[in-house]
Amino acid sequence: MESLIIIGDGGHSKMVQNIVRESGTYRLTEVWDDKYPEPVARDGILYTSLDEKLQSLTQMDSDVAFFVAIGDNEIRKKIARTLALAGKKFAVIVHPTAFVEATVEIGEGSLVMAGSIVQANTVLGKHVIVNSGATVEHDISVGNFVHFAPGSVVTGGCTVADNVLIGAGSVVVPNISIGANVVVGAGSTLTRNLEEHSRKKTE
Ligand SMILES: CC(=O)SCCNC(=O)CCNC(=O)[C@H](O)C(C)(C)COP(=O)(O)OP(=O)(O)OC[C@H]1O[C@@H](n2cnc3c(N)ncnc32)[C@H](O)[C@@H]1OP(=O)(O)O
Repeated sequence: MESLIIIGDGGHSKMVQNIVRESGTYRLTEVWDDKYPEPVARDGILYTSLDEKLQSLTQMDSDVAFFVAIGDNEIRKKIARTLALAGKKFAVIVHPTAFVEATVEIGEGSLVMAGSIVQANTVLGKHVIVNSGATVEHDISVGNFVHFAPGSVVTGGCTVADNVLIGAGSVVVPNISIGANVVVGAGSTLTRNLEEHSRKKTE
């Protein structure tokens, strides 16, 4: 079984670590987070400093896969870029209870969490999060570093550019185009296209 190193040990990472344990697709060997200035071993996993490890990436075994388990799109992007520049490869993690239709393409470093649905002909970019119970419908084009928060629903034919956060419980009607770096507030209903860098809140 392939070894896996997870970056980040906050709340989001706990969910990811559980999925890795439940699905048995990777052997989790290390977790890197700056809350561990000194290395600690627990249950056969080494918890150690992110900062120190990032400085010695080139000396590492190239066979190991990485997963950046950080919910914030910008921080996830920054760390994923550092790892990619050092030639590291990324795992794709899918919870056993998620439904991912056979034609869906999932980019490296992406995560599909418990009870979520990704439908036909949808393409997820790199380091995307489809969080618990989110629905990403058919024929949707999704950029890199996008986060579909828990319970959000993006309906068919939409386009979602890079670094977008679709807030928890929000709904996007069909064929909407969402520009890069947009934040759709929790509980919003989006019925019009959104330009990049804009925010949408419930009225
Ligand atoms: C597993 C997980 O936990 S994943 C987490 C996923 N995260 C989310 O879904 C959160 C998405 N983010 C939001 O909804 C945020 O509240 C944002 C981005 C829309 C707004 O953030 P900010 O601009 O910082 O707004 P701020 O918190 O300062 O609030 C400003 C005003 O907007 C209101 N507001 C904030 N968010 C919303 C919202 N989603 N809908 C309606 N009103 C809102 C606030 O109540 C406040 O109103 P007031 O001025 O009358 O007091």
